[in-house]
Amino acid sequence: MQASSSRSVHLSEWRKSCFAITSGTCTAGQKADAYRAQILRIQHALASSELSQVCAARLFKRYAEKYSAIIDSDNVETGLNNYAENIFTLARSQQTDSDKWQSGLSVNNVFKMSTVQEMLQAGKRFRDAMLTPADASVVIHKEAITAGPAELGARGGSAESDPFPPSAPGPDRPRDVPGSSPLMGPQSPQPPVATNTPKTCPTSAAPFGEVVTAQFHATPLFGNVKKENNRSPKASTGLSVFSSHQPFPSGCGNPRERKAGYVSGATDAFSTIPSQAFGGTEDAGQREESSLPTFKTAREQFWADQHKKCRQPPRASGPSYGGVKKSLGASRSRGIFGKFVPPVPQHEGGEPGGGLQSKPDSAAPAGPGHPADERLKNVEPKMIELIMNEIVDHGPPVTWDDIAGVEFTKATIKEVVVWPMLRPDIFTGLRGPPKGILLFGPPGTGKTLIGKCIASQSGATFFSISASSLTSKWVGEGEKMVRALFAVARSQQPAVIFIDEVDSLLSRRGDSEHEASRRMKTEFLVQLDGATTSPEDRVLVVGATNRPQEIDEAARRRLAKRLYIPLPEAAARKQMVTGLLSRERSRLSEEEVALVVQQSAGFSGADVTQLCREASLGPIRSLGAADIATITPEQVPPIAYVDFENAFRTVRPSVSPNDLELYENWNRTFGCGK
Ligand SMILES: Nc1ncnc2c1ncn2[C@@H]1O[C@H](COP(=O)(O)OP(=O)(O)OP(=O)(O)O)[C@@H](O)[C@H]1O
Repeated sequence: MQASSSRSVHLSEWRKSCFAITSGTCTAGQKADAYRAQILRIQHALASSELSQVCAARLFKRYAEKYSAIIDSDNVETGLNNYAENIFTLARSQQTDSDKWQSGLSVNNVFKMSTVQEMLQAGKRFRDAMLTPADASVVIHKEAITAGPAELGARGGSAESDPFPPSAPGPDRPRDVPGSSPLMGPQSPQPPVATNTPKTCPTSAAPFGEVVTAQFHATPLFGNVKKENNRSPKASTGLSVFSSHQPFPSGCGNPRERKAGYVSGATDAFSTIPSQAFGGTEDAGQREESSLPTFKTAREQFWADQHKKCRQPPRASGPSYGGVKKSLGASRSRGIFGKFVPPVPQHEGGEPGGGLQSKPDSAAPAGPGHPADERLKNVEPKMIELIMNEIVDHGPPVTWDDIAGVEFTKATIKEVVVWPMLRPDIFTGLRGPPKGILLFGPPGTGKTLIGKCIASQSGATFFSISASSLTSKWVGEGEKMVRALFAVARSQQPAVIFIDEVDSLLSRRGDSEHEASRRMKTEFLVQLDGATTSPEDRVLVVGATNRPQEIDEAARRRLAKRLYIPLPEAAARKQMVTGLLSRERSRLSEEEVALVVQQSAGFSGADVTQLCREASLGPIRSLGAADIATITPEQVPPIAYVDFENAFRTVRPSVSPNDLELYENWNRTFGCGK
């Protein structure tokens, strides 16, 4: 009870210290500074044993996820690409002379910055969205509050092992600054402003006694908790985290020593902390520490994971195009500003399809922070992440049998695209696959389905994007996005880039055309041409359109295989109707199914699906509201022919005969079908 109330008090304090990363009024630099400030605060709290190690690690992770945009920015001014390094540097030092830390910020000055103050203020408005109670807890050692330095020595925070004994003040010894600890000053009503002299290590309290979870009334972080002993860094349990020899080596030694300490010991300061480091601290969360994931930035994780995957044996090239299944097509509903999802699974063997697919052609990485693949080295990590999250489709695999009809098209695609992707060694030279194909025809005839099927059956990563989103969603960034898309696809080959509504990207160029859109189109044609690719690259562009006549001749030429996807014929409609009904209870006779097929002439595949959905609601509509509330699924009456009769009254074909004629004319002129 007491613990939970302490926790919530503490949580609310942390929330107060949140800052408004989403604020439109703050510059990227301000956000980066505020982020650094926040990290300093956690560091200091950890070093002072005011925050448990588990809690701190969680906060770091949470903040890293939340503020990944600034962490992973390449901008040296505002980005925190070296964040992982800096965080460990900070863990060792509150000074600014580290060669790892370029910002010049320290706990001594960061809270004085007006931008930080502004951000902290702004953060109050966002506090509710920041942390869940599970994210924060605080452990304060009773001795931290009551014990003096003498008692500490007697209890095991022994004076001998203290590298900074009170009796031997020196340049490297942290000074006592009673009442003015930047983070713990009891009388600090404002964000703490350090008065420490340079070379001051974070102060701490006794570690080895009974631990109580106490209320945390800091304003904004560590106020109101009276700590009488804040002089011995050794005494802090948290300090031993950073080195087995020195509790705070880099903060109190010279930068070179700190660097050495970093290299040798800081691979993951937080996940490798021995539990003894926490002395008598019995925070339940600390027992979980061994299972804590190593903290890495999204970018580091990305390359580390790439590295692991590249070591996997290449996928066997089976003779059957159906041999390799890949997860495709999960919802792409997450917006750009949706919850951060790392581009790769956080853990080894993480979610399937949750990140970059294992590809035999992925180049070996150069190491964390360096692009694994030369092809990606000029691509912004942000864009890679966006592409992997928004454009790569991780839905269920689609088989050829899932696509009713279009037999000729399916056979052509297998021959021209799928087999060459599976057996690039055989399909070389003249037999090599085209760089792009065009699927055209009325809406709802299965073009997207075919695109997914190609990717599934060739074991390719499926990148699915609508051209209109390229032109609208990434206004001004379209050209860059196209380049990034192809680069990521090449790094993930074999890959299929499916571009829906390709006409809006490749329509004829006109005088009134916007410069950005013209540049994007040119970039697309360059990429499609393979100017930047090698002949061995297995990246196929599948364009889909309902308006093939609007496509630029230059683009038309590059989409060498142009396949007409017509309205489904009777046999295809029958396959669809029986397939859909087989998943429900129905009692249509063969003759009744034939009638449905006959009456649905002129329907697209999507129309047929809609017809069946509508018919399936018939039995439900025949029930009263009371019945719906109580009956079991088995008691729902089966779908009958009468339900289709009713459905035909509301579902009409979506394609007009005039439109059909246009497609057929275009097919006769430019199509590659029979
Ligand atoms: N040939 C088909 N076989 C099976 N289902 C089909 C077929 N054609 C369409 N469908 C159904 O219609 C839905 C829509 O199909 P799809 O999105 O592939 O059409 P599309 O041609 O890409 O449409 P649009 O041009 O409007 O993007 C599919 O999810 C599927 O349920």
